[in-house]
Amino acid sequence: MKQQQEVVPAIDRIAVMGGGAWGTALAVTAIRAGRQVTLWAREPEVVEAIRTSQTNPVFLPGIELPPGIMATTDLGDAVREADAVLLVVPSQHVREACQALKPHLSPRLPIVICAKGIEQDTGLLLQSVLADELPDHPVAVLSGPTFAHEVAAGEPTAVTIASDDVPTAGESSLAARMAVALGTQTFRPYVADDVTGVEVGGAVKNVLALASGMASGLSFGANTRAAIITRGLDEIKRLSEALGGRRDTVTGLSGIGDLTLTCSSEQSRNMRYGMGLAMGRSAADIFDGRPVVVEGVENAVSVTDLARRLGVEMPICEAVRAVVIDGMPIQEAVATLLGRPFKAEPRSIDLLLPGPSDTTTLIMEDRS
Ligand SMILES: NC(=O)c1ccc[n+]([C@@H]2O[C@H](COP(=O)([O-])OP(=O)(O)OC[C@H]3O[C@@H](n4cnc5c(N)ncnc54)[C@H](O)[C@@H]3O)[C@@H](O)[C@H]2O)c1
Ligand SMILES: O=P(O)(O)OC[C@H](O)CO
Repeated sequence: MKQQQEVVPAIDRIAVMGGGAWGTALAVTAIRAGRQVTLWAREPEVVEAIRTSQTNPVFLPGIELPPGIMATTDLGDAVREADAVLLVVPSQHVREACQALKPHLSPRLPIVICAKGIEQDTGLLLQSVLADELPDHPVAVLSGPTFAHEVAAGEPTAVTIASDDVPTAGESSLAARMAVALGTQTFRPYVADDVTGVEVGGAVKNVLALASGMASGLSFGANTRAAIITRGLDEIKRLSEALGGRRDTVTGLSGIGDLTLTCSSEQSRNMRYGMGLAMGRSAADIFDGRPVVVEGVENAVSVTDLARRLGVEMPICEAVRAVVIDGMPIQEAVATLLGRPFKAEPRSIDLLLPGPSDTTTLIMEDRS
């Protein structure tokens, strides 16, 4: 009888750079998919806890990690044998992380960006940060609606993995190979090639989740949330298209999928932060003094700077920036947003709308 051979994907050994909530959840996912996993964390106590008690109480409390995750604070050790690196540090630290990785990488080792954001100082998407710092390495982006706790708990989740390399005869794209390496019965990757569209969705939804949180904190209900999600999606679409992203990517997991998730659940740190601000809580108080990544704050600047430069209108993101960066009272930001002239939907249709002098000024009811 012919013996069945186990098919080992070309990407078998995975290094995860970042021992936060998402890095740990992805390490768990890769182990479940049968990969060998080494996780690098900055914090020795995270490495110690993973090694000794198979937990990460600092960033992923309440989750028992499966056996097999090797953890280290030595980056060289983490990536030496790897077939691919998952880069899971906050977006504003991706450049620094690439610089730290560079001396340890073997030639053309694939890197998967798992952070969501746009670099503030440069306005660059993270794929461009990698092109600057690690130009010879193939890059993919993993994004979509994924709360780390739910992924680590094994709840069914779907993600997008995108890469724009052209598959050669006999070899699939990097995104497809990563999908095979990470996919399980409960973690289902969809493969894409619009890296820009996928990245823009992930970055902008962080800012829009702050808006949704603020609306909740003001006790606005489902109508307001639906308006933020729908009009926010239009902002994602406009920025994405201006950067060369594909129109239909916004309807996928990295667009409407992640936007809906993050704008609808208090599991989102961005949403919780926006809620807290609207309820008059201080930034330090919202997360009980813990250092928590709220990508939407820095991305409110990077997204709107980029949009202004490209001439793309993003009124909700601008309103969020006015609040979290310029200190505008939230009620005033809401009134400004709602006081704009009425618009057509979709924008491409030519409707005869009243001119600015006919526009009714909307008075916000004071709910403070
Ligand atoms: N938590 C989630 O549910 C989730 C899901 C999808 C994507 N993401 C994205 O993943 C990224 C990381 O988020 P997280 O949830 O893991 O954050 P986290 O707060 O749980 O952990 C952040 C991690 O980054 C590390 N870090 C911070 N600054 C660093 C630096 N300069 N160099 C190296 N490491 C550094 C910290 O030590 C920590 O391990 C963010 O871009 C986030 O948007 C998070
Ligand atoms: O907690 P947030 O707001 O950073 O969102 C986490 C993930 O990006 C959701 O997909």
